[in-house]
Amino acid sequence: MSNAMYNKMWHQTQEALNSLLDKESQNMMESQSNQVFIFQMLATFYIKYVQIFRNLEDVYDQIVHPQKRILIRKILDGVMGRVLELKNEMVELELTEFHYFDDILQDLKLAPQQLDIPIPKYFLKEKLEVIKGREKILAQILADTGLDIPEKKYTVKGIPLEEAVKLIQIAERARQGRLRAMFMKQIFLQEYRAKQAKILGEKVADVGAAALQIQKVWRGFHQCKKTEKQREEEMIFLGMKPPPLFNEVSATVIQAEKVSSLRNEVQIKHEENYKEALVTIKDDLKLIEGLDIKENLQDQIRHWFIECRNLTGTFPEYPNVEEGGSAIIFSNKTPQQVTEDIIANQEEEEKNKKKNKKKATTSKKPKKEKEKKGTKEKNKEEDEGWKMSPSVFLSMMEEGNNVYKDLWKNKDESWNFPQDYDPELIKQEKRKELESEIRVQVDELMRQELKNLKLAVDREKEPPVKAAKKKGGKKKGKKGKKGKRGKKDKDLTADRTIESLYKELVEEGLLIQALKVNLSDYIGEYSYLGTTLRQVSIEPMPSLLDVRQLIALYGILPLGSATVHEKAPLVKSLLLAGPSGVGKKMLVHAICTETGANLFNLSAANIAGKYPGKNGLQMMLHVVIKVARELQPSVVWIGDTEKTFYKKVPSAERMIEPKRLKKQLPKILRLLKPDDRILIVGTTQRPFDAELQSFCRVYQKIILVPRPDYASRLVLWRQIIQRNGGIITNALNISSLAKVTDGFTQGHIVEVVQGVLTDRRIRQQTYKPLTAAEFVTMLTSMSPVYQEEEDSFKDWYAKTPMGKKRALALTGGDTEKEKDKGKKKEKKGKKEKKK
Ligand SMILES: Nc1ncnc2c1ncn2[C@@H]1O[C@H](COP(=O)(O)OP(=O)(O)OP(=O)(O)O)[C@@H](O)[C@H]1O
Repeated sequence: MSNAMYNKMWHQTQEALNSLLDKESQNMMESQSNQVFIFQMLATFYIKYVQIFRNLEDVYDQIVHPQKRILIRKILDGVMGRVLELKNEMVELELTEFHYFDDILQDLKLAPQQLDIPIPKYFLKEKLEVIKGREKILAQILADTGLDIPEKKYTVKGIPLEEAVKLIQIAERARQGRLRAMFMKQIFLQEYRAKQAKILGEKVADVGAAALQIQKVWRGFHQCKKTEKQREEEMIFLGMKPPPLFNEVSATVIQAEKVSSLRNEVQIKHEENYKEALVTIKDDLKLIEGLDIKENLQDQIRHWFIECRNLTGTFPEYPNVEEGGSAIIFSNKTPQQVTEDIIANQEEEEKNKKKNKKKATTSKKPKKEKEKKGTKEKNKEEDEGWKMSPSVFLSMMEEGNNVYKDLWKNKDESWNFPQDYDPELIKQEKRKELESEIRVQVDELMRQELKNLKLAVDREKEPPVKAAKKKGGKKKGKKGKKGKRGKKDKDLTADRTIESLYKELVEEGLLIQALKVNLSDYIGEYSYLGTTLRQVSIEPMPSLLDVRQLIALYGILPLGSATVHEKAPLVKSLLLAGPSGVGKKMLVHAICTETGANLFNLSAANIAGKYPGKNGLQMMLHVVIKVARELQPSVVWIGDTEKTFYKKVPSAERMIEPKRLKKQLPKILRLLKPDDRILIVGTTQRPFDAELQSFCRVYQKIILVPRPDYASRLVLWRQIIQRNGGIITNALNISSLAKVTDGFTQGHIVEVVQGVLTDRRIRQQTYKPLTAAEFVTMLTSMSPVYQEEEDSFKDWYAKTPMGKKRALALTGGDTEKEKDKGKKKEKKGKKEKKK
């Protein structure tokens, strides 16, 4: 697409964002009490923000104007954060991680695909070189240590010469045998035909009857083909089958891809030009306008000296550096206002000092009062109903939106066809920068001038230098703080470089190479009946794509964007629980691939015997967290994490000390700050074996990964067969296959498909199409996930804090609340009557 198209898209998206921000600001004020209404409102906002997010992501990826990109990036981060905030609100309201929007989607005329959370391409693009470099180093270390030997399916074994000769002989004899058999067959057929000719030769050949026979066969065959074709066309016409070139990538799409990669090149070029221009334009401005600015400033300040003296009889005090120098005087204020301000400030400071003293003497009382106030406020909130919690990202988006309206909305860009940087905007920005730089120099000069003036005119002595004292005092304070901090986080490896620690972790097998899988490779289908089922009080099973969305929201977006991680509701740890083969590990690898994160493996089996002892363990965790923090984003994966929290360690596993990490994990979580982009992900097949309390304390978010439902199995079978080289024909009834494989997981499906589709079978497909029976035969030896197992996961989840809360809300909680409300209303009514 063209520059004009992307610009148009941006303007449209900004319009949509603008109206959404207006609605949000209205809603912030109102309080609501109807839960259904609140959820509908939140969900609508969420869906609309996701649409804006999708468009902005596209625009940011393709627009080539460097200054527009800076603004779009800011808004994009804001929108991402807001989406996360709204999700958090919905979770707190509904007490479940999964939400279904099918009814709202219908109202908004959107397809479920439009709810997919996009993964901004800038996550990887901006760090491409760093990631590649790191991958190279990792591969090098693995090669040096011999840890990189890939798992080979078929190991090649050498065989003795005699055996090899025998094998070749067997193959050669078989070939000769086949040839001989073919000759014999031909001879036999020749003889047979000759015999037949002899028998028939006696009869008189009826040419007419023969022609009729041939015609009959040909017409039958011809009509058969024709009917088949007509049936196919009818199916396509009815929409029961896709048209023949439906799955083919069209030439236009290929062309579009080429254009977008070209645009990326232009983007990089414009970015470089812009960075150069920032330096050159500033230098030019300094040369051309620097002197003028300096003289203007000096004149202004001199004028202020004289005005002040004329009005007050004395020369003013020059604002010191910390206050901002002369800049504060000329922020649209008259000199008198400034002096009044200074006097007012001094008075306020004195008042504050007095107040603080009073507070210090009566420090015990306010605590209780505060507590009381707190409870009162809570009660008030409950009475008033639900209100949207304050947002960090709204102001960020509004700021961006205002800049858009002021600068870009009505900007005439007819001169800027290639969409390169706008020098005028840089000049405006740099002029301000230059002015503040020059102002510092001018302030120095003018301070001296004022001193001289005071000496000459008022014959004043030099005032004591306050600033210097203040500075000294502050510095001391800061030093004290730093000292304390230093003591707290002792660096056990201060003498070592990050590179050496990185190498050590790779050699120990704690830092591993993430598999290259994208989140989009996690196949599944949407759940189309979520809301309908909930309306009839049936809790729907989440679909695979719901899980995928949660991974994008909780794992990928915060890890990819530093701003989002810092300000959005923080998720430090994530638990993926589900039966074997539902793709838990795949999701962990996908998080790493999409964000370019390092992957640390702290599974109980992997750390067994490494860094022994208490000190060793501390050292290991210190090194892991240090490297993870320095080379962020990072994912710390704990596979089979229930082992770390075993209620009772099985005797067979006692040797590997599975519970080593148990006490350390909460400590690590406490150490992680919002600016550390580190995510702890645990995966488990048997969460019920773990001690619930400590388990749930460590894992902030718990995601149950379900086995695939019918719709998901249908797409899984189709896509996995195609990915492995299979061709889907009418002979392969995928629907029945999906139906009879209820209970089997993705892992089973992958295994079966890979087992059936050998190289030989793939080659045979042209004359022997695939059938469902082939796959089913292989499945018979595998055991599916039984209903009981699935129920045990559900039961376990109901015992987690979130599950408990939801159960309470669904059964007793709601009715109790309503009763309370009813009572309150009655009381109110009585009071009013009395009045
Ligand atoms: N939604 C999916 N789409 C495509 N492939 C999938 C999907 N889910 C899982 N797979 C594939 O299934 C196989 C098993 O997945 P994985 O090992 O991640 O499961 P797991 O839940 O971690 O299993 P376990 O609990 O036994 O360790 C992998 O080859 C993975 O690529």
